[in-house]
Amino acid sequence: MVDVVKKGLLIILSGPSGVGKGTVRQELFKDESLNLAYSISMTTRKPRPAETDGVDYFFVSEEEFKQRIENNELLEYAQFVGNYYGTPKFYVEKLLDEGKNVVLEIEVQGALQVMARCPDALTIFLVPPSFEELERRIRGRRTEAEDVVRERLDKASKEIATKDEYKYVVENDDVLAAKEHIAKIIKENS
Ligand SMILES: Nc1nc2c(ncn2[C@@H]2O[C@H](COP(=O)(O)OP(=O)(O)O)[C@@H](O)[C@H]2O)c(=O)[nH]1
Ligand SMILES: Nc1ncnc2c1ncn2[C@@H]1O[C@H](COP(=O)(O)OP(=O)(O)O)[C@@H](O)[C@H]1O
Repeated sequence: MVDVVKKGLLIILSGPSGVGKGTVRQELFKDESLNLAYSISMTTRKPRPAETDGVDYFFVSEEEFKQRIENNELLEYAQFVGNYYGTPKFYVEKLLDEGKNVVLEIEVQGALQVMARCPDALTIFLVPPSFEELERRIRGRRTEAEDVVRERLDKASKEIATKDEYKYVVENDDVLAAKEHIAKIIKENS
């Protein structure tokens, strides 16, 4: 008998900068029953002190990024507050074929591109309990200069306005509650 592996789910996790996508994702990945794999994005942003190339992102020059676009190697890409971000296609396809549920943690413009190409994708938008709390979180992280924080907050209101394009909207008030909510959604759709 031939072993046919059921293709995994493509999961898009979006939400404004600082809402807690990375934090909630780390909790989700502790739950092995969810069978998750993370799609490592490519970016022209400079690495933060705690970030590692090939783990958090593939950090590349603008020239290299444009070459990847040219070669049609990206599933989607977008510019976000002065930098390029994109999803390498090859690993996503390979992981889905292996039956993994693949998580793309991406911003709204890229998410809309994936929704158009993959209508079956499970799309989740994380919202903060309030805009004031979002501001507290993004500033509290201390990873961006003040002008970049302002640009990201300005972008955040526009991004939150698109939340109804997503199949699910989840509030990240408490990290573990948000993790549980998303885990339930993934299980219902697996
Ligand atoms: N379109 C797209 N957006 C991405 C990708 N990777 C990350 N992003 C998004 O780009 C935005 C900025 O990311 P980053 O500079 O790491 O800031 P952070 O998400 O606030 O830690 C966030 O909304 C990310 O989810 C990608 O491959 N494609
Ligand atoms: N539910 C929460 N309550 C309080 N602080 C949170 C919560 N979720 C995340 N944070 C904090 O907010 C900041 C931004 O979270 P992060 O995961 O980096 O966001 P994102 O990946 O969406 O940019 C971090 O300092 C993180 O510890």
